[in-house]
Parts: sequence; structure tokens; C-alpha cells
Amino acid sequence: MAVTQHTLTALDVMRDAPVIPVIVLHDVRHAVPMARALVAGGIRMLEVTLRTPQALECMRAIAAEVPDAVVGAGTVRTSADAAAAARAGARFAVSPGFTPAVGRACRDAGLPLLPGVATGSEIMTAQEEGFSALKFFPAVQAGGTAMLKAWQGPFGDVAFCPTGGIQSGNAAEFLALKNVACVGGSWLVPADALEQGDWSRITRLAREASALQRV
Ligand SMILES: O=C(O)C(=O)C[C@H](O)[C@H](O)COP(=O)(O)O
Repeated sequence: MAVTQHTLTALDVMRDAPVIPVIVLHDVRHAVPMARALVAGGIRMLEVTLRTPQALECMRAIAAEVPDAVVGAGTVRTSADAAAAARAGARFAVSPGFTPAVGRACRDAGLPLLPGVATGSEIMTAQEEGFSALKFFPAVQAGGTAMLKAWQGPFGDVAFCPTGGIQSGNAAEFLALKNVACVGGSWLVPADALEQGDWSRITRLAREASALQRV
């Protein structure tokens, strides 16, 4: 598949599937079966957030044991986060906001970055630093589909991954917009499914997400 044949770009990450799962892991034993469950449902780009002390170890486990998955780091807020994620085997990064320092650190670490933006000024700053595949966060709270439609004029060259407040019920509205390449969301990996080891539920949620239509 394309992602292993050339240098991965942020746009490759966004285009691989309609949904990038935002994953919060507290137990390294969940990492590999969860990743396999998502891959079985057609989702390979996995954003493991750096919100827990176990996150880096979970990324290492997925990178080592689930070759069909492409593990990325979410919640990258500092240059140190970017470097640590790359060392742990992450192949892309997602940030809830954007600073030029984080952008440079991801570039230095070889990680394509989906920087988080919520305003026109933030989009312009990210573009000045060479980023044009952006995460819109928090999407529903910051204006939802109306905001994305308003951005189609002045920022028609930007591809967005809206994230925040998106789940199976409203994902289609976002994916119907021409400036939306994919959406992000935590609904594919519910905390209780992890606790119960309900991997088939995660595969089912991933399969439903893979089947969502994009324009
Ligand atoms: O941790 C990060 O890096 C974030 O930017 C936040 C996440 O993307 C959202 O919290 C996901 O939102 P929900 O799908 O509504 O749960």
C-alpha cells in the first residue's frame, strides 16, 4: 500500500480512511489487541494520545507487533513530545493547537504533523510554516460544519480533519464537505470496551467508520 512505499505525508494520514481514531490507553496490555481490532475493521492510522503515562509504551508495542497499523502520536504539545513519540515508533503526529516550535520539532523528527487550528489566524500561521493538512479542533464546539463552509472561500487550499464532538451520528455531515479529508474522534475506542476486552465491538465500530462516504 502507498503508505509504505514513499515518505508518509499528513495528507496520506488523512486520506487512508474516513476516520482517525483518537485513542486514550491506560494499560499497555490493551494496546496490541486494540490496534489489531481497528485494523480488522479497516482503520490503520491510529492516533494514540500522549495523555497517559503509558502512551509511549503503548506506541512501542503497536509499532513492534502490529505491522499493518501506522501508529501516530496525539496531544503533541511540545518539541520534547515530538521527539519522544518518534523514538517510540510513532510515524505521524497530531497536535491540539499549533506553534512553529512544535512544527519544527516534528519536521526534525521526521513526523508528518496535523496541526490543530480553530481560527483564521491559526490557519495562516500553520500555512506560513508549510502546513496545509490541518486538524480543526475542537470542531463542533468551535463552529462545526458552518465554520468549515466559511473557510472554503479564503482557505480553499486547506484539507481539514475536524475533531472534537464528532461521532457516528454527525460524522457524515462533516465528511460531505469538500474541504474535509477525514474526521477524528474517540468514539471508535470506548473506554468500557477496552476495560472489558471487547475487541469485536471495536472492530464493528471501525468497520462502520470505514464505510462512511467521503466526497
Ligand atoms: O488529545 C488531543 O490531542 C486532542 O486534541 C483532543 C481530541 O482530539 C479530542 O478530545 C477528541 O474529541 P472527542 O472525539 O470529542 O472525544
